[in-house]
Amino acid sequence: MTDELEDVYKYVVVGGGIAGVTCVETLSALCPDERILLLTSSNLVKAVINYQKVSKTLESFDVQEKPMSYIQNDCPNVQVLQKTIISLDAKNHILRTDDGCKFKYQKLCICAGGKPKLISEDNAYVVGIRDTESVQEFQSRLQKARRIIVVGNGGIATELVYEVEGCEVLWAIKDISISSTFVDPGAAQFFLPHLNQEKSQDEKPLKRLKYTSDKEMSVEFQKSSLQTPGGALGPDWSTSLEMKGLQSLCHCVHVEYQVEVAKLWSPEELRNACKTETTHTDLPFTQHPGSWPIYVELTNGKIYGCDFVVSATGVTPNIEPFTENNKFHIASDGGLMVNDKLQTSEKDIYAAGDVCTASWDPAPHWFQMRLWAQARQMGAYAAKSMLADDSGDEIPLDFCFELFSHVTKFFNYKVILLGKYNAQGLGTDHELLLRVTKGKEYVKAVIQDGRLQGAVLIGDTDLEETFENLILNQLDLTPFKDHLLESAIDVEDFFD
Ligand SMILES: Cc1cc2nc3c(=O)[nH]c(=O)nc-3n(C[C@H](O)[C@H](O)[C@H](O)COP(=O)(O)OP(=O)(O)OC[C@H]3O[C@@H](n4cnc5c(N)ncnc54)[C@H](O)[C@@H]3O)c2cc1C
Ligand SMILES: NC(=O)C1=CN([C@@H]2O[C@H](COP(=O)(O)OP(=O)(O)OC[C@H]3O[C@@H](n4cnc5c(N)ncnc54)[C@H](OP(=O)(O)O)[C@@H]3O)[C@@H](O)[C@H]2O)C=CC1
Repeated sequence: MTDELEDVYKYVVVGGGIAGVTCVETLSALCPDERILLLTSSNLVKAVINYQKVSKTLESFDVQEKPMSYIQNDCPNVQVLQKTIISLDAKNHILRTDDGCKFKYQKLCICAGGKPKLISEDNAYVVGIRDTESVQEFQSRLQKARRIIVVGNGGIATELVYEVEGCEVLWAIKDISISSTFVDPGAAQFFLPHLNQEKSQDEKPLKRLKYTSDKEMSVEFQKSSLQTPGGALGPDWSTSLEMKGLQSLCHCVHVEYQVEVAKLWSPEELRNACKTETTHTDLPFTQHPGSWPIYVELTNGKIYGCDFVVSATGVTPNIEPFTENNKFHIASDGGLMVNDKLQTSEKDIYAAGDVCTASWDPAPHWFQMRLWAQARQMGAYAAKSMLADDSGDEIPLDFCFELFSHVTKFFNYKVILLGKYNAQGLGTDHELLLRVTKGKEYVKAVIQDGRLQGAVLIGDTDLEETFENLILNQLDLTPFKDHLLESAIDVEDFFD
């Protein structure tokens, strides 16, 4: 152990996830002669591969975990060290690590990501999913499971209930429809038939652990990940993994709508309280009364037993190591507040990705969601902003913050979300235009004052570029509105 000051760096970035890696790569490209340090808990870092710009704001890419040497090979002025930060002295610009080292920075960017926000932190039968280690833990528990309960109605829950096979799944959601973080009740209705449907052969890709690229790395990773938090998983994590339970059934999902978890019971507690498990003769579930290690009481009074609970209930930003004795402004969602330069309230400290909360007055069609693309965009923009501050240049807010856009896959459908896709913040005086072809596509346009404010595009609609342009240029659609979604019409013809 040493308490010596290790070294002084011009730029220090904390976190080997997509935000941190993009930040150091951008810094290195823009100032190849400066000393840059990346500190990260995990011994693997996230790399963006197969990057494709789908349109002005939509981007798609794959993510791979790579050894730290990958960055040093590509960016020779970046040093990468596997260290966990335990404290920050913002006044004196010093970071302390768990092995007693100290690092002095001129400018710091915190990209420490987040961790699952669990419904219970101290129950061994409640698991969260974040990194490769947690997903491995989930897989190994699932192999021995007959029934699981998934709580939450966002990205992880939506992907899990579709992928899990050989195990009964009870999906407990707060809302009136499934997948409400991403889609409206109409789109949920479109997805619903796929919940319990057996997948066709082309929906069953080769299942493998995609986040390690070779055998050697995989072993190295398993050792390290048991001790330290890794970066968040990302696109394709669920489709590339075997998620099979103990039973010989395909999909068996039952949704409990408009409920939360009222209480978690152990078998003894349940017995002592003279409560019993809900009998569910109307459900496809098999009965194993009294034989579960955990029981979940829902706010509708029903009690279900299961082998374990997956708490897919969102993300808490990883801010603890940085906040003690410092004066960061913290947002209500627990993130480090950043302005439109990604500066925190502490001098010379920036933040990007899941750890931060965008606290500037956003463009009308942009908002923050904790997603890969935003982590990448923020990492790159934070780097440019750090350099601009040094050179005294003014940089405009990056164009990517003009329009919210997300491309993903749910229930094996391509899903594209643009702008205020769920009419977020639009009040009641907006209208929705819909085009639905059962099993094929779902198109929703959100219109206010005759102008397109957002869209949900499910299936291969080929409308993304046109709709993106219509949101960005706010063209008055009043004359064409009634024909906007007619499938026989090429929307672009209106604007020629
Ligand atoms: C299961 C799952 C599936 C997802 N699927 C998608 C998807 O399909 N599409 C999508 O857009 N987004 C998806 N996301 C969200 C996306 O993965 C995140 O928004 C993104 O990865 C955040 O990147 P980040 O760099 O901010 O944080 P992270 O990836 O969490 O990286 C944080 C880094 O900081 C390090 N760190 C943390 N604390 C310390 C410390 N004290 N000292 C040093 N280092 C530290 C960690 O080791 C890690 O390397 C998914 C997330 C999860 C959990
Ligand atoms: N394909 C994709 O784009 C994917 C993206 N992700 C991202 O990964 C991160 C983690 O995913 P996930 O955990 O699903 O987070 P999300 O933020 O996507 O969803 C969390 C869900 O849990 C609900 N919730 C929160 N607290 C409770 C509670 N106490 N009881 C019941 N429900 C609750 C939320 O409801 P409410 O909003 O009403 O609070 C919301 O429906 C997110 O940033 C997500 O965007 C993950 C997987 C796939």
